[in-house]
Amino acid sequence: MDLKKSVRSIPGWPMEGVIFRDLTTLMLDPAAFQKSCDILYERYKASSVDKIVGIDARGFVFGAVLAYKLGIGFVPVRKKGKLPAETLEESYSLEYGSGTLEIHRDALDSGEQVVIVDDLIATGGTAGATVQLVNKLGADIIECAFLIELPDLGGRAQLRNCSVFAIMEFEGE
Ligand SMILES: O=P(O)(O)OC[C@H]1O[C@H](OP(=O)(O)OP(=O)(O)O)[C@H](O)[C@@H]1O
Ligand SMILES: Nc1ncnc2[nH]cnc12
Repeated sequence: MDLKKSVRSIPGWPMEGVIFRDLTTLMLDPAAFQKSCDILYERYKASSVDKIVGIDARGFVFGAVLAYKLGIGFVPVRKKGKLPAETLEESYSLEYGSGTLEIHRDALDSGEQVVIVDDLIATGGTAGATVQLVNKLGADIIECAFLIELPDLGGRAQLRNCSVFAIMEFEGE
């Protein structure tokens, strides 16, 4: 199955110059959705992962499925102002904007092994901020995992000390 065919591309959204890679079409296709989740599960099932860290909002979909399949806990990294208990925060910029992410201070213990999951890496700003938050809590990052990487935007450079895995790549076609 060619998973790339189940991703919808929308030029000029949310702004001129961006080709938006829309995964809602992949999620609507049960075979493609299962296949994506299975690829992630197969990759980490033999690793000693303690927790999955998922990034707001689309990283929650795939990260939560992976945590369920691995039988481990899920930690949401959320856009500022959504987490109710004490948090750490980190600001970032992305392909079409900027923001601040937060994590609960008690979500990870020092030395825990985590996999960070998001749907897509573009400039790497969002994932880079998440890596900073996880590092501040003293947890170790096994890998950052994405469904899609946009290599033209160089996001891996923001994650220099982390292993990066992406199921699919989209160049500026
Ligand atoms: O590599 P970057 O340039 O940082 O871009 C990648 C981020 O952009 C999208 O999220 P968005 O902020 O649009 O939020 P959403 O998941 O809530 O739609 C995507 O889900 C990643 O989190
Ligand atoms: N081109 C893109 N498509 C979907 N999500 C994104 N997040 C940042 N850039 C994106």
